[in-house]
Amino acid sequence: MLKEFFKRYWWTYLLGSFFLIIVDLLQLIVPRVIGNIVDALKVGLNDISALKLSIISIFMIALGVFMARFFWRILIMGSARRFEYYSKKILFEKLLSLSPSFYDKTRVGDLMARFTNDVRAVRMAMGPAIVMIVDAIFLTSVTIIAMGTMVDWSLTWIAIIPLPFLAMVTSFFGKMIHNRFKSVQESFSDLTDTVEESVSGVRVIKSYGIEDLRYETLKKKSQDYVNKNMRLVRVWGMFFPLIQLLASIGYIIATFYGGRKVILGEITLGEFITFTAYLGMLIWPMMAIGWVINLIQRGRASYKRLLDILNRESEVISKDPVAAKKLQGHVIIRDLTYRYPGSERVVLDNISMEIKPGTKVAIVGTTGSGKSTIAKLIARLYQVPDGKIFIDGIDINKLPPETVRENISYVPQETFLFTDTIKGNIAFGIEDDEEERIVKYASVAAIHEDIVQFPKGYDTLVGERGVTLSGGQKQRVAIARALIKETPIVILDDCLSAVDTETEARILSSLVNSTEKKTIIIISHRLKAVRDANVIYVLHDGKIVGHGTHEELIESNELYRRMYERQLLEEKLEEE
Ligand SMILES: Nc1ncnc2c1ncn2[C@@H]1O[C@H](COP(=O)(O)OP(=O)(O)OP(=O)(O)O)[C@@H](O)[C@H]1O
Repeated sequence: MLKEFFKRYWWTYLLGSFFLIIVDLLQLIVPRVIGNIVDALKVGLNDISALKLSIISIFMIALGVFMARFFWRILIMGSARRFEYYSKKILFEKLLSLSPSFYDKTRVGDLMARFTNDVRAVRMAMGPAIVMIVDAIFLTSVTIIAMGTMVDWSLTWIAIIPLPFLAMVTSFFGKMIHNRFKSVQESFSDLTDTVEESVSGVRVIKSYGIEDLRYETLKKKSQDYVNKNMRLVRVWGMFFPLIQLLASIGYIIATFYGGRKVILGEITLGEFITFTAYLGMLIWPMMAIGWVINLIQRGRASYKRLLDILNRESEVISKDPVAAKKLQGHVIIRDLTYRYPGSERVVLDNISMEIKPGTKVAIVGTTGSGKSTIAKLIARLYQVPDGKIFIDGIDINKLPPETVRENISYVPQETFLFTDTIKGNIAFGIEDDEEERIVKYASVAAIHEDIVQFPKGYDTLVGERGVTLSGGQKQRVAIARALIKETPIVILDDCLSAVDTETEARILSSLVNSTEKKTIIIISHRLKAVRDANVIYVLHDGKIVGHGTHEELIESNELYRRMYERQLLEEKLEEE
């Protein structure tokens, strides 16, 4: 990633460093001009125009410094910001390309930390650290040379003795400040998490009457945040006075030996003043050496963490992909035994099924029996071994991702809507947002009537800043979003659980009747809603324990009959 970036933007660093060096050189002139004025005044300067000339030259230098500073900042810091954008972009592209198994194993918080803290650490190493390196190397050497050649070498060597200690102290404190700052940040996010959780879970807190307990937790976390901040304030409090102390030792030495040399007539007063000004100019590059060590170390560690994500490969790969095409929707699963990546547990045990194009197939069974896993594998969210799942006779491993996306609509168990209008959420999977098509599929998903009841209709905002949809409404919006893609295969993974049985059955029958023949795979806990499916597969503990029509299964399958009777009984009890 860095290589490609530098290949494109190396010139900004080169030009930026050039301006930085100009600033450093121009800054060196001012103490010299002042020193000359002092010497001239001392010997009785009576020409005011010479003084004016010196003042004009100082002003011109300041103007030059102003411009050169502006340019290096834009060039170097600007490139570091550009890197931030570039790295976040490719990181995000990578995240979109990775398969669900990656997300099964990665915490969202960890990814967010890489997006924020790690990218920032690398940016710091590519912006401020570069400036510090240039300053540390160039400003230090030219200032020391200027001190030695323009004033006196022996005085220079003595006066700079305390300066390396400045770099050591800065490096030491820099590390300490970083560690303490990190723990302040952790404490802060812990505190905000608690506040956020308490606010969003306020109803649960109140219903359990645990307000006092929550208050105590919050008080403890606030106190911890204050304590950690105090630890940070203490190091900052020590750091700058210590730097000043070390710097003033340099001044004491310079004043003692320099003053002596002025008295003995070895250097002039003006040279002495120039010398002390140069000494002051060395403090910053010395501190820069200390900081830069930490910045580079942190940048390197963070860069490794970014590469760790960028070097991941999606676990779902298409070998010798066939050309993308429109599928009919004939799904065959042959002797499929499946374990999730990194897990030893057999989730599907020797499964075989055939789903003919244009039919409605239901998968039912006990919880955790592997129903959703079958849906996810057909939708190619996880990699399966070769020769196990075929669509239209093509091994699913040969189907390119775009063919899968264009031919399969998968509605997962958990509904997720974006902070957008209802219209935007439904039209999400398609390029255009034709009003008519949106209304058509909202009607199929039995959500149109609900939407027109809202004051802003389809333009109603969903999410925190908009209306709160009920669980069932959210599910139906998600179904409309999947249907609008008009794919030959639709997989509904128990995505109607928050809708009543009648509405579920209505949605399913309007889906069957709505458009051209689709292959519909539906996973449901409610057997009544899928009674009319062409084939129903019954799963238990990863195995298919029966299949057939509803009537056939009632006759022949013990598990299915028991599940169905229990549901009828529950329904009856609810009615009473
Ligand atoms: N990403 C995953 N990694 C590892 N194991 C998983 C993963 N997802 C599901 N499982 C395991 O696979 C088994 C089958 O899960 P699956 O979600 O397919 O069941 P299900 O029949 O759909 O259940 P339910 O009806 O409760 O939704 C479960 O034991 C579950 O713990």
